[in-house]
Amino acid sequence: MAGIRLKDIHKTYQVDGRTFPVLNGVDLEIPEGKITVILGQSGCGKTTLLRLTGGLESADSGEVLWDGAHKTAFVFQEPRLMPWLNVWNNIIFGLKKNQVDQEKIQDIVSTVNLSGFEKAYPSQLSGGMQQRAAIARALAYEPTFILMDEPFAALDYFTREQMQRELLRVQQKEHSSIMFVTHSIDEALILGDQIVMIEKGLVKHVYPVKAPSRERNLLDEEFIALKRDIIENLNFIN
Ligand SMILES: Nc1ncnc2c1ncn2[C@@H]1O[C@H](COP(=O)(O)OP(=O)(O)OP(=O)(O)O)[C@@H](O)[C@H]1O
Repeated sequence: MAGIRLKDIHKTYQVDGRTFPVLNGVDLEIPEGKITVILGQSGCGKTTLLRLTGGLESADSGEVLWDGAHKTAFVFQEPRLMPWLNVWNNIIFGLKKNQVDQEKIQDIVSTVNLSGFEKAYPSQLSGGMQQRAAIARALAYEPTFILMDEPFAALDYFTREQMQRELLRVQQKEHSSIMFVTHSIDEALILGDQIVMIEKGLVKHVYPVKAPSRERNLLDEEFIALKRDIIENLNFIN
């Protein structure tokens, strides 16, 4: 499998001299060219898993195995744009001067529907537009994997739906490999090629989703049944 393999990942945090186990032996395969959604309740360890996968943190034990050379880009809940740079300069911020291919960047700007806003500053953009600029910045870096940590959580319902559709369009165009953290079951069902349910620091279940993402209707029986299965499995009541 080309992609990422997580093997028996353990992670604890120390707070005030006390030890808190967060990940308790995570085994997972994350294929390339697909969207893997990490789903679970608040505090179950989703962000920690994403940060460990991307090398922002290290595990106490276990291995993160990448298939070949890799480049990762992150998109967080907040767009984290530089307020003093316009959209264009934010997008090319992480690139060396000789890496800036004007035509390619223009193409990315158009892919995320920001054509005409290249010279706008973050304060002149809506939340959704800012997040699109953050996605464009990630794409400009030409990553082998994009790691996204609840990137749409701060957006209103309508903008969030629109952003999900746009992300699918971008992913299909670029064949991007994405690890996407969310605690929204609907978002997982709309985006995921595989949905990984995390509970108590372990992979509780992996749901493959066969239906092509552009044809998904969450009101179809298949998705209602899958949602019910996920809800029952999540043990909300316990
Ligand atoms: N740097 C840290 N130091 C100490 N504890 C931490 C640290 N980062 C995370 N934790 C703890 O680890 C646990 C898992 O946190 P994590 O952010 O991975 O969960 P999550 O599933 O992403 O939650 P949410 O959906 O609320 O963002 C939490 O109990 C949190 O308090």
